[in-house]
Amino acid sequence: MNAIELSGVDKTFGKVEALRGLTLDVRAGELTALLGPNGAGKTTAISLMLGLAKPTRGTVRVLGEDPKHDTVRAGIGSMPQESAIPQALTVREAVTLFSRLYPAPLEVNKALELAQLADVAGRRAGALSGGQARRLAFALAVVGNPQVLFLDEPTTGMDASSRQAFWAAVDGLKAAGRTILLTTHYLEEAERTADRVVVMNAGSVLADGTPESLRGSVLTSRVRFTSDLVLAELEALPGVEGATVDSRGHADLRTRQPEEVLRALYARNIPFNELEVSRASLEDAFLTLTAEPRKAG
Ligand SMILES: Nc1ncnc2c1ncn2[C@@H]1O[C@H](COP(=O)(O)OP(=O)(O)OP(=O)(O)O)[C@@H](O)[C@H]1O
Repeated sequence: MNAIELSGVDKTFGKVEALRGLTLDVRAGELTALLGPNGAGKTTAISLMLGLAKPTRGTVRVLGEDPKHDTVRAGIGSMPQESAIPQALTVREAVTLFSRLYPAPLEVNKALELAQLADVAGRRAGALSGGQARRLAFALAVVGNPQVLFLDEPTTGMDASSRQAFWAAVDGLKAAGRTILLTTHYLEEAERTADRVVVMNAGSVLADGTPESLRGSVLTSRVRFTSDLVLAELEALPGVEGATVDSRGHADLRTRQPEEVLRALYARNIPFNELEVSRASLEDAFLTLTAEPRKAG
């Protein structure tokens, strides 16, 4: 069953085409990560799913209904990039206020605990640190005990330990069968937590699959070594699709044919050391995908 369905969605702002024919199904109970460079249309897509804006063309369904429908609103929780939390309320007051908007909310203490806010429950929202404010936004998203949870760049501003506890809480929600749609620029987080990754570029879907299949579909490897080769020489090696080199000669190459690259180094008697060949990470796959020119049409 799909919790979210977008079909042939366009969204234009004046002359800007933020979404172009976006078609996307999010299956219930899955954690889907939406990735894409700045301006790809991720936040616009989420605002349509939340019923905050209407598509210019196409249809958006959440839990089988128009997202503006009251029953849908009761079933979704959202952690926006920037939340307008009343600054004069305490953390507990803000969470309590939000819990009253939902028919079957979590206990306020439970939401505070999930978001690691029990220690600062009495503090005013306006006095929170950046990371604490993100955690309050998370508490407000989960307190309604929603079926579908939208997390827009949730961990931005959180320190390493907050981030770890945050992902543990998200894992718990996933285990409880919640549908989670996440946008992030931290690709290693998507790789670790997502069942499925959807890469967007220029308003539509560029690639869609498990983290493993996505990595596999671009089949990139990284080849790193130290040598005297300059950037132009590295880029001219057979099979190299991207290269960087620093002032100490540390080269970092992206390629689908690591063997070809090594063969060329040996054949040309190019001295190198500190060789390292690794499988593509999701980040490499993502860079390869979004660097390819968009097909016309
Ligand atoms: N209200 C608006 N008015 C005009 N243009 C907009 C509006 N909202 C979004 N856009 C434009 O639509 C495009 C998609 O923006 P969107 O915020 O959805 O991208 P994003 O993938 O979320 O980017 P980021 O990673 O930077 O958050 C951009 O070109 C943006 O400038």
